[in-house]
Amino acid sequence: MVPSTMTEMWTTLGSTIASIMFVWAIVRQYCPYEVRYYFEKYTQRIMGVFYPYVKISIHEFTGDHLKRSEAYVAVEAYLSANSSKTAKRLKAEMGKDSTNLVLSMDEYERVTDEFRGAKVWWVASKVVSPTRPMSYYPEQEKRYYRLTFHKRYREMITGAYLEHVVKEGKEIRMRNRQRKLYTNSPGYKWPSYKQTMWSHIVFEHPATFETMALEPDRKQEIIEDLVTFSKSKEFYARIGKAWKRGYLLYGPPGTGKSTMIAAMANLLNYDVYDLELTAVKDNTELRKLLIETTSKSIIVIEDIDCSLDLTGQRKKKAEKPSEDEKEKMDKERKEPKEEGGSKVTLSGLLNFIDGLWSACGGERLIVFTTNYVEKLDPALIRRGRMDKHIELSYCTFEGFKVLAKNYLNLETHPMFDAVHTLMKETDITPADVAENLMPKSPLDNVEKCLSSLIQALEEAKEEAVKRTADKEADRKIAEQEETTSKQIEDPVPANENAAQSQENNVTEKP
Ligand SMILES: Nc1ncnc2c1ncn2[C@@H]1O[C@H](COP(=O)(O)OP(=O)(O)OP(=O)(O)O)[C@@H](O)[C@H]1O
Ligand SMILES: [Mg+2]
Repeated sequence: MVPSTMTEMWTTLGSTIASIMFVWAIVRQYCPYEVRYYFEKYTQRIMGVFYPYVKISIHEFTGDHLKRSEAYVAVEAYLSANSSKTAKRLKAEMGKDSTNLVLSMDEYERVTDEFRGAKVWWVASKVVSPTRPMSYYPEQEKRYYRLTFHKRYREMITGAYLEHVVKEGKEIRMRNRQRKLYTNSPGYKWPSYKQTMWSHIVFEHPATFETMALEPDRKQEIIEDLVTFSKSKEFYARIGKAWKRGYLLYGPPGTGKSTMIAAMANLLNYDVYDLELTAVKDNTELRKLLIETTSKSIIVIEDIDCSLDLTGQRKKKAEKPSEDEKEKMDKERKEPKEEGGSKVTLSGLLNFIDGLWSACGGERLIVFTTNYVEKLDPALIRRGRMDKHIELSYCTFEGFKVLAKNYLNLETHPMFDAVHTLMKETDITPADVAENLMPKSPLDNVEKCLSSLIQALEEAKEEAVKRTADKEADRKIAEQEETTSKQIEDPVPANENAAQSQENNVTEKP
């Protein structure tokens, strides 16, 4: 009997409340503001006593109405990823790269989520603020998400659950965001109102480590190094080091240094800042550029040896300037150089890498590339600044196999043996291999491309043989020239000298 009495009681209460609300909805339109205010205030208080659920609203815009609230944006991403499987009414919008539709829950749709055994409900909603009479502005829609949960889970939901939602939401946004390639344009004077010194385009380089011609174990080592770095936030915080890592990529032209940077960015889902040092006016501007970089990014300085005369500037400073240099310095002080030409110094760059760098939180990689590692100042590339030195060199047979798979979709072929033998005998860059494997017309088949590569390898081999022969000939000529010049200086051979002195000894005898 009790349950049925209870049920009846709840039903009666429910219908009474519903009736009151219905009557109220009609009456409220004609009520003065004060009556409405007090009625709603006290009914909500009474409801609060009996109602066991807690509600949290997350509004799209914060107080200033200018910027979307970070919490809202994170919740939106979290719910888009989690609700598309359960929600019944979804809205579809074009993704950022205009290639796919992104689904998210529609307005007034309700989805359920579960966290550590607790059930919560999310509703996407909005309030429409009415237009004021004579106002030019249209109706304003204020969107918000409302989270509802039982009050017994209050602590867990307001703490761990919301933290989990925001963290996952941010990660989803990071994954789905359109990555950018930033550059600092040379010779452009930035107006003071301009917000940033970097200009950007969408970063869409297709390179991956999978498509890179590199021995598998080296590739694996680099990937592991990068992934470990990206997951080491706590570790870096614990050891008191800024969460950054420097890579120096060096090797001959066309060995994949730039390609590897793109593969790194794609692996870690980072933005790329391509820093053109020669376009940076001075150390101050360099610092400003650094401060404007965002977390999860790779800052790249290509061909660091050519960027500026950074080699040995520190050494020069220590030395006493000569009279000529003093004069030049005085002149420069009196008549400062006109615009153009960068005044970034080696010490400015070193500060860029480690000094200020540590003040900028967040994960960042810095990558230098060079064709001539021996030209660089050791201070610039010492461990701690450039933590990992990676040499990219001529193509190996393993590397060739990756390129053959990429370009010709070929894992093995009888012609591979010839390539293998020739590759052991001569050097060829992956860029040259790639160029030869690329079909030049629709009629080019696998054999044509492989023969083209074999021919290129044979030519390279011949050239190398010729170069060695030329060098040997040059060496012999130099040797001969040295002997001749000695003979000119000292026309009498040594043994003849000895014989002469013996003869003299004999004649001098009494
Ligand atoms: N290791 C590699 N794996 C795959 N492709 C490569 C590799 N190296 C070079 N390539 C190909 O050669 C082209 C040139 O390579 P990349 O620009 O990366 O060379 P680089 O080492 O940066 O040369 P440079 O020193 O002249 O800047 C790339 O577009 C790519 O297609
Ligand atoms: Mg390059």
